[in-house]
Amino acid sequence: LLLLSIFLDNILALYVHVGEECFQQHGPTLMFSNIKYCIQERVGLLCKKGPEKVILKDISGILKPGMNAIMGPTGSGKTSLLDVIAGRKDPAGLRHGTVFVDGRPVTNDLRLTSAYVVQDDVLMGTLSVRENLLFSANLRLDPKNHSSADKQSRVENILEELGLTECANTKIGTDFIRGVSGGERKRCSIGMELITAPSLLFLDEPTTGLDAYTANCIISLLHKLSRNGKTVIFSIHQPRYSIFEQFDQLTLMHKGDVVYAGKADKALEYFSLLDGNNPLLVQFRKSPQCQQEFEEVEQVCQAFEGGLKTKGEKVDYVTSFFYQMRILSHRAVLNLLRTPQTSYAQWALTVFFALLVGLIYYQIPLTLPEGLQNRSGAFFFLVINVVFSNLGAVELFIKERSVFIHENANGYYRTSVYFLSKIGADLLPNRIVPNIFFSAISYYMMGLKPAFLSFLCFTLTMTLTSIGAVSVAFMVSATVNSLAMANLLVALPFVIMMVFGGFLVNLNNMLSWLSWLEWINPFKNQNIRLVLCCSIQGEMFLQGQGIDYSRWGFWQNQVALIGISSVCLVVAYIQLRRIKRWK
Ligand SMILES: Nc1ncnc2c1ncn2[C@@H]1O[C@H](COP(=O)(O)OP(=O)(O)OP(=O)(O)O)[C@@H](O)[C@H]1O
Repeated sequence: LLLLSIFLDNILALYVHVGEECFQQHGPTLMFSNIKYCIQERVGLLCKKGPEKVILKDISGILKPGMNAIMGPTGSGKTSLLDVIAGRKDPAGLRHGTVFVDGRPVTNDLRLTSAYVVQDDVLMGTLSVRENLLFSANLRLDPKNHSSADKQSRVENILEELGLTECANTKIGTDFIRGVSGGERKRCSIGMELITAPSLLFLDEPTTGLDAYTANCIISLLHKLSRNGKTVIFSIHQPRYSIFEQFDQLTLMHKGDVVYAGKADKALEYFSLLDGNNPLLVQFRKSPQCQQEFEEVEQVCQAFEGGLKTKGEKVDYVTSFFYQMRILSHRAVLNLLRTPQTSYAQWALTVFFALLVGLIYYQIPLTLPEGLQNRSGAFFFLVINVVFSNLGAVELFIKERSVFIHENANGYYRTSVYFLSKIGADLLPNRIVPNIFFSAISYYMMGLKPAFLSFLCFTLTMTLTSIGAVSVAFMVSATVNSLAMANLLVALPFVIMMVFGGFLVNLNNMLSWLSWLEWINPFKNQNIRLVLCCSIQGEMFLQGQGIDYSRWGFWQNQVALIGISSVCLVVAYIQLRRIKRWK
């Protein structure tokens, strides 16, 4: 009897082993119940609210450990279903429905505890594959539980597991740098998510844009991961048979409905037995497998009835503000050093214009009236230069927008940390230091007041004017997502401010009701013209223009410039926070 029981045990174990296709470890089971998702259509030129479009129609299903493919024709709702169950879709459109993981309802916090690989890889192109993975490890693994060596070894393991060892030190690639191949990029994106060892992995069309061989490699990799304790759920468009063969479960969508859900290898048989006179959906709803699935989902729902709307525990960042600041500043500096083209251009422009203005107004004579006229013209030219040469700052938040949205939505770092690290890495090397050089070259070439204090006043004003202009550009950059739009929005106020800057229109005599503009206008830094006061005529000139050239008059203007910059930077930060993280 004993021998017989051992024999039966072995047979049973073998059966389970073969039946589950060598699962070494089981991932979680995900259920979704009665999901209805709508979008508000906008019509007409004024984008008035139109009718609601239902894109997921009361659908339920079970996604089991292994490879779960969501398929369907274009526009059928594959990506929407994936996004809703992964907690990535705007909850405003969710009319009702619940997602359960291992029988427990989950909220949008699932997005911080699961992994989601987006369709368009969002990686920092200037960093190598290894550096990108380390970035993810540094920000997403709790430093209290994971030492630096631990993070390093996790990165090395992932590199090996994903077959990325050979290209580990190759940069991902940017417009200027030729980087890794498409397949390596995709594997690196998957690796970024595997760092936290999540048991649930969502992927939006992981094979789109890849050749047949690479697509096969990616699916084989996912298959391998699914056998090691991960539930892999992905949307996919027209897979080849060799890819389809590797799916365990298939959910087939059509116009927002599920028309098949079950084992992938039974799908062909199921469809071949269908009655051609009845719609697919009706036949699926009547099928025993659908009934069984509904019952299973219903049981789980009933167990949590009443508690379905409970909010999950708030998931916080695993790293502190200052730690995130260190990691992000390091990346921002690396980025700057590895794409020096923009900085080179900024420096070249600075030196060129400093020399140009210096040569045009070289050692301005003190004779009247040309002395005053030339000085006045020189300051106008200087301010135009300082303001317009910083227009390039509008790309700051636009260029990396998708990377920021992805990383921030996935809980890598706080918005404030990203904002401060970007501003810091841009202001100092690209604005403040070049501006000091610009001021020094132009000031001494023009032969203005020799007193060093006057030069310091001049440099301070020029620098604050530059920061004021850059802050306006940052504010626009955080508000819009297209460079063309940003250029338009930033150039327009600058031109208007230039007109009312006190150089072209004397606001005291004409349009005095607009005199308040001076306090929100980076051009209105008449205090530079304090340097004009090289003689009694200079002071008279300023007096004639209604400019307060006292010490307080000078600081008043500096405070106004600091005010402009602060307000614009605060608005830029608020705008960054308001960027939609939902899909
Ligand atoms: N945020 C949104 N705003 C407007 N329409 C949306 C939005 N999200 C989804 N839709 C619409 O819902 C429908 C389903 O979109 P979804 O992206 O889920 O389809 P899909 O099956 O993944 O298609 P594809 O294979 O082409 O990516 C489409 O008609 C799409 O236009």
